[in-house]
Amino acid sequence: MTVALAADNTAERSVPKPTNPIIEVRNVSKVYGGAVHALDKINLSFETGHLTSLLGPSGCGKTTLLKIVAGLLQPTDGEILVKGKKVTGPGPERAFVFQDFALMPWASVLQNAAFGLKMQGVGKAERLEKARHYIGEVGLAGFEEKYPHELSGGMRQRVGLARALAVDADVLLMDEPFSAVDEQTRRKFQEDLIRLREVENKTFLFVTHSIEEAVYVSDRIVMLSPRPGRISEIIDPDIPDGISPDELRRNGTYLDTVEEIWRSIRKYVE
Ligand SMILES: Nc1ncnc2c1ncn2[C@@H]1O[C@H](COP(=O)(O)OP(=O)(O)OP(=O)(O)O)[C@@H](O)[C@H]1O
Repeated sequence: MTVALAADNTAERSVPKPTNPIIEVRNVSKVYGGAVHALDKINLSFETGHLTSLLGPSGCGKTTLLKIVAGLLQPTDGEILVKGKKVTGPGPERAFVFQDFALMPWASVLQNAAFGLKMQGVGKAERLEKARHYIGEVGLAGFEEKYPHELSGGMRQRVGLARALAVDADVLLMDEPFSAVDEQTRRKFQEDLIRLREVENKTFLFVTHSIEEAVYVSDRIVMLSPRPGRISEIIDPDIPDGISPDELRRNGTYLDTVEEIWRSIRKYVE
C-alpha cells in the first residue's frame, strides 16, 4: 500500500495512524552550518515493534534523520519524542549500530558485545552473561574470545548488533548495517534481522540504499526526496509472512513494490 504525500508533507490520503508509536518526529528540520538544508519539516511516527526503512537518493538526509532520533545531532527546528519524552541526547532506550560497527580492535568479541552494558554500569558477571547470550543470538557462539581482526566483515557486523541488542534498548537505529559485506552475507543477515525483530519485539529504524532490501525487511518504507529531505512517499510492503528468500524474489507483490519504488526514485538519479 502506498500513501503519496504532497510537497508540504501533508498526506493526500490519510496515513494509517500508528496505534502505538514509540518515536514521533515532529516538524524536524536540519540546516548544517547555516547553509546546507538537509531536512525540511519532517513529520513521522514509528510504530512499536515495527521495522521502518529510510530510503532515498544519496544526500537526502537519511543518516541525518537517524542521528537526530539517536540524539547524536540536534535538529535546527522541531523535536523528537521517544515514549512521549523529548529527546535531548542519546538515551538507554535507543541503541545506534554504526556503518563501520565501531568495534574496539583491542577488545575481544565478548568485551565488545558487553561494552554498552559496561557503560551503563552493569556488573561484570551480568554483562558477560548477557553478552554471551546475544553473541549466540547473532550466530557467533564459539567466537567470544576472538578479536575483530580475526573476523570477517559480516562477523564484525554481528558483534555490533550483539552489542546493540545486549543493552536491551527498545529502539535499534541502524545506519546501512549491511553496506560493507558481500551479497551472500547480506542476504543471510536480512533473514536474521527479520527473525530478530520477531523474537526480540524491538523497534528497528534502518537506513538503506537498497530498494530490494527495504521491501524485503520492512513493515514500512519512508522515502525521502533530495535536499532538502522531505517525505515523498510512505509504502507498507505487503509481503506474505514466512516466505523464503527464494520464493520472495519471484513473488508478484515483492516485484511490483520494488518496481513502484524504483519508478519513484529514478527521476532523482537520471
Ligand atoms: N556535518 C555536516 N556538515 C555539513 N553538511 C553535512 C553534514 N553532514 C551531512 N551533510 C550534508 O547534509 C546532506 C544530508 O546528508 P546525509 O548524510 O544525512 O544524507 P544521506 O541520505 O544519509 O546520504 P547517503 O545516502 O549518501 O549516506 C548532504 O548534502 C550532506 O552533504
